[in-house]
Amino acid sequence: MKKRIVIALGGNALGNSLPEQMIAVKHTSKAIADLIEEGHEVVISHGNGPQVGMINEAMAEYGRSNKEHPTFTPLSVCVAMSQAYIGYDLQNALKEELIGRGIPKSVATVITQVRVDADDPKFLNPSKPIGHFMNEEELEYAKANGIQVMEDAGRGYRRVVASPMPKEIIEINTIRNLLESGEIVIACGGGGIPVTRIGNHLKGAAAVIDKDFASALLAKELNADYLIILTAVEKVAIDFRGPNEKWLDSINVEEAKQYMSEGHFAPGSMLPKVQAAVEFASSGENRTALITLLEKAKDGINGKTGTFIKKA
Ligand SMILES: Nc1ncnc2c1ncn2[C@@H]1O[C@H](COP(=O)(O)OP(=O)(O)O)[C@@H](O)[C@H]1O
Ligand SMILES: NC(=O)OP(=O)(O)O
Repeated sequence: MKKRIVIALGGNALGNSLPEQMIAVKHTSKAIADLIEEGHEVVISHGNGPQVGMINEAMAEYGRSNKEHPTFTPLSVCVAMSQAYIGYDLQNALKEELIGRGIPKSVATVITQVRVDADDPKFLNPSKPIGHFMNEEELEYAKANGIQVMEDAGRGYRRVVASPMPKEIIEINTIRNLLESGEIVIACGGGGIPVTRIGNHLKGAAAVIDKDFASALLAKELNADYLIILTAVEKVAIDFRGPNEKWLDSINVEEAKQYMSEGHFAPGSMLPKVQAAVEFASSGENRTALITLLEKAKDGINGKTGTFIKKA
């Protein structure tokens, strides 16, 4: 039966560099096309951590290179650039995959702004890793120059920026209209361009919103049946990599909350996914979140694998 699905793509769907992304999006497009081929309505969102870090570094270098008129590129503009860059690759790869399968559908990327609260306490405590993992020299430089860094889920050090919670998707009507006229939409890329509202003006904020939280809001606003978070593991585990590791097939919101309070999910990696899944699943009847491996999207939606999070 036809379902409305919001797909959140993780880092493995895009790679870490321009050449990696060109290859990754082809692979990713196959997984998405599998769902479209089954007749589902699909909206795609994606992360941007490596890409927005790369763009931010490049723009900082550009700013420094003009000695007379040094320019500063706000982080919100870097997020906008990352949406366009990733959307461009992804929409072309997906379109090509659909043509190859004889599916005459258009794919469009919507440059999406997401409103955040200017007084969100998360502005005071940067927690979102962006850019590449630093080597020792880069780490020393960052520490000596007041650049905030953090250990990213046991994988090494990265720069961190503020990551306020998404409150409102500014272009939601456009996204809904495109979806309802049969288009495949890429939206809320990199969590959306963070903005605060000052009267009629939307002001860019120095932050990167978590794409899992933005995707949960998008799925709620679109009244989706499924939020599918595609990442690098097939299922969510409790006691992950521990002696009593147990892979979860299906949990309800209460169980998920219990596991979160027991610290089973790493902050910055699996925790925001489970939080986003809980947020969506608890927001209405018949709203199901699924966390699984990119390549298993089709098996997941058909109930064969992944971790399902349901209200009850
Ligand atoms: N309890 C857990 N169960 C499964 N994976 C976990 C768990 N805790 C941490 N992880 C790790 O989280 C990773 C997914 O987070 P991350 O790589 O940040 O996501 P993204 O796909 O959005 O880039 C998994 O590949 C896995 O290594
Ligand atoms: N914006 C965001 O959540 O990006 P990542 O998924 O790459 O961390």
